[in-house]
Amino acid sequence: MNESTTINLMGSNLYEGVRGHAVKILNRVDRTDAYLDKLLEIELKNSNLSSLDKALLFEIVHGVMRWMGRLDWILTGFYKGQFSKCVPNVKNALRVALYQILFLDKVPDYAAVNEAVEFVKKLQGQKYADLANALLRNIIRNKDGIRYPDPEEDLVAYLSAYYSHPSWMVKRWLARFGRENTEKLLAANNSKPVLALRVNNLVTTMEELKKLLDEVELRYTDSKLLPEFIRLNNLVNITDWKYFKLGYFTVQDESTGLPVKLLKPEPGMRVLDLCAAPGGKSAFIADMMKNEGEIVALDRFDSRLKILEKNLERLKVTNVRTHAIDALEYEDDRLFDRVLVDAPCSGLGTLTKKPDLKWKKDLGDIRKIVNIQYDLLTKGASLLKPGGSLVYSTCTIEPEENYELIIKFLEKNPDFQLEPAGDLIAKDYVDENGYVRTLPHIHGVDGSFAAKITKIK
Ligand SMILES: C[S@@+](CC[C@H](N)C(=O)[O-])C[C@H]1O[C@@H](n2cnc3c(N)ncnc32)[C@H](O)[C@@H]1O
Repeated sequence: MNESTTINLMGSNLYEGVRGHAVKILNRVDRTDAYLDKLLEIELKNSNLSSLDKALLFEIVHGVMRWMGRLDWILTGFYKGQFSKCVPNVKNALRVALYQILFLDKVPDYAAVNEAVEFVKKLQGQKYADLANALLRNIIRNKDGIRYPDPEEDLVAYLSAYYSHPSWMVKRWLARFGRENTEKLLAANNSKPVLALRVNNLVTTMEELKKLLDEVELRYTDSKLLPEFIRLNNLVNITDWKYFKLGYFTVQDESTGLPVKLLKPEPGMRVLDLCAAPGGKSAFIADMMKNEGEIVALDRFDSRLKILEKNLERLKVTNVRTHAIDALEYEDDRLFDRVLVDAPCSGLGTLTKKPDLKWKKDLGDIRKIVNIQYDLLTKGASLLKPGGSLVYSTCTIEPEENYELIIKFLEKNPDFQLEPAGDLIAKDYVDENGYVRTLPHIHGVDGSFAAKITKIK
């Protein structure tokens, strides 16, 4: 065995058990550009944890990310020295332990502390273990008297710490929504995500899907947004179910169905999906087209298109042609009846599912992505037939990435006009200007936006 294998083996042994894996993932979220979902997926694939432990690992890493602002506020208050400068292993072990103490009833406080202390001792030695032990026990003793910034003195600091969001986000939402609605939005972002399914009418019907769910006693509720969707009442590992593998349904947020309904693709049409992977919307478009006509699905990443192809195969979609290409470089001799530009975006509407985005994104990211979004919109519009329609959609609630961009486009392109969404989408999800928009605290789904424009001539 050479030296590097020894170190490697030691490395993998050190991060044992659910908490060990959790700290390893959180260290990587801190240190790299990688997103939580991807890191968790890799870790789960390479671990031999039981399914119960995998569920606990999922819960802990998402919980720590969701509540990191509040956890760090408390740890900073109790830590002697600068908590932000603490060794990553210790910092994340403390976050994991405190999350369990404050938010998980099923783990007794003493167990959370002991696990963290043993772990820190193994990785960083006795001195840090003693520190972790004293700190966590002190917090437990004072758990009911934790003080947050005074909202009368500094509302942004209070909301940031209490609701665990970065202050730049809180500031811009306060200016837009006011205090009451901002608090509701922050609280909604911190809630656990809803698990929603879209029935695949290419394979089955909603009636049959409900019957199958009844047979395995999975409870569900009808979607308020769209008849093709239902919500499961509990978070379960539904992708292991036989009928998922048979393509009876997809797992996707209800808000993702709205842009497709707005696009109104019909059998026999030619449709361009400019930013298609992993294919949630392409599959719904194919379903509405009854697999008749053609969908051209582009994505700049071949690896993501492979996932789309696998998804579409499972769903028995047969009318999609894929191209791995930067959409800005795509050319076609024939124009399209419909174009969907489901643009890459900051994703700030999806914080229930992706809490790490809160800490990974900043204002600069929004400013940067707006130019790409505008170019993609312009490219999509150039490939549209006269009389054809384009839907531009995102999963963010930020105006620069949404309606501001549409207004700018329409000002510069008089051959296009806005089609108000009210004829196709229920009025609860359409704003006063005819845009589709959902907000987590109002509609109970991801925040999203969609606008439809038509080429007049
Ligand atoms: C919001 S996601 C699309 C989600 C997809 N429409 C669905 O419903 O599953 C945005 C996608 O755009 C792709 N993308 C980003 N820039 C692109 C570009 N210049 N050309 C083509 N695809 C791009 C990303 O790789 C990503 O897969």
